[in-house]
Amino acid sequence: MKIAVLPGDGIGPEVTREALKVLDALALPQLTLFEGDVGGIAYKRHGHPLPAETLEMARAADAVLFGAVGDPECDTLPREYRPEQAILGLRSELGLFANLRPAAGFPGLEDLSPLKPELARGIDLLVVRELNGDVYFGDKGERDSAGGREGWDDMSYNEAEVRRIAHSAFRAAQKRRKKLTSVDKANVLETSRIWRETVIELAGEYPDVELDHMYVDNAAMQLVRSPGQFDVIVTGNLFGDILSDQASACVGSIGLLASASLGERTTEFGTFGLYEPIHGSAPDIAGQGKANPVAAILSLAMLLRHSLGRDADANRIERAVAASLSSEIRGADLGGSASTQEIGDAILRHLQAIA
Ligand SMILES: NC(=O)C1=CN([C@@H]2O[C@H](COP(=O)(O)OP(=O)(O)OC[C@H]3O[C@@H](n4cnc5c(N)ncnc54)[C@H](O)[C@@H]3O)[C@@H](O)[C@H]2O)C=CC1
Ligand SMILES: CC(C)CC(=O)C(=O)O
Ligand SMILES: [Mg+2]
Repeated sequence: MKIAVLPGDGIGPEVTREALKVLDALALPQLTLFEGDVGGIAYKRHGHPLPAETLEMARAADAVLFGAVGDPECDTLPREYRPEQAILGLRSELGLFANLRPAAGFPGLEDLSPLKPELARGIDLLVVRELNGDVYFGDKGERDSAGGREGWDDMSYNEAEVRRIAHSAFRAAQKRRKKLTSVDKANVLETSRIWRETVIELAGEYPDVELDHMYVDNAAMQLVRSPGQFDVIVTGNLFGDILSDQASACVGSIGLLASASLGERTTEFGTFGLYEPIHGSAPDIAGQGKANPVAAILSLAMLLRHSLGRDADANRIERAVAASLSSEIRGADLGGSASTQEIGDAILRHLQAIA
């Protein structure tokens, strides 16, 4: 079993270190780790945010454990050299079109959500975000206009792109509470009209799944008003990016939500994938031991489940995280004072206590 570890920038290495401690404690047989540079650190060391050797390392692995990219010192570089292009490049080069972002309330954290505790307790949803298309990957540029410099970005989805992500979402819903909400802006966007019509065409293949549609502005509102109504949400790259950060705040902190990015490639043990927290490199807290490593540790659990076929280990990690959170060892993002390392150590102790 080969895992490519790409810690990246800012808090990426800090939270990845804690995930690797957990992985080490599992003492998996025949596991080889490879570590590569990605993002701002890769630009500074190799002149490119996604060096060819990093991409090759990711391709050759069964799974990729990713931290985060983003470095304020690189913000003024031409776009192709900016750290964020590395994660976009990995997602598209590796064909990872389905980004699964589960958000569920943790017992004991209800009072830390900005929502009423009874609403926070009811959150158990999965955002299925399309990851290879939309406005992030369209042509873009700058041109002159009567109003001065004008930036433009093409937004598009074709039927094939919508069909493959919708299949992933319908199948995910079949394994959960069988309810799928497709989120778009079909009242004003052509992209969304094709999206909605394509999702509706596919619904006939999944008669056991209840499908509804919601405009993204309403979805953002419903997510804080009554999040318990959602089971699986399927949406495009941009809307999914935003709604999943919002869902994380409803649960308690962006430091809690993990993600799996999957495509069609299978490995000897499962589906090839890239696993990362939903948060970024958090330059405002980097280097201070304040980052919550839970999202990175839960991303490792998703990696074990989806790419390495190790469900029991994944369940064990998830139970250890839940136990640690309810034991009140929490970081600053959850009103506590535990450091990144102390949170990782607490999770390790719980892991060792779980058979
Ligand atoms: N997949 C990736 O690598 C992503 C990269 N980014 C990049 O990260 C950089 C920072 O972006 P932001 O918009 O500030 O988003 P961010 O997610 O890095 O941070 C947003 C806020 O949440 C806090 N936060 C994030 N993760 C946390 C954790 N684990 N524990 C405690 N608090 C945490 C941060 O301190 C900050 O106040 C940018 O360069 C951005 O482009 C942003 C999102 C995803
Ligand atoms: C570079 C961004 C598209 C990353 C991001 O915000 C995300 O994937 O959540
Ligand atoms: Mg994001």
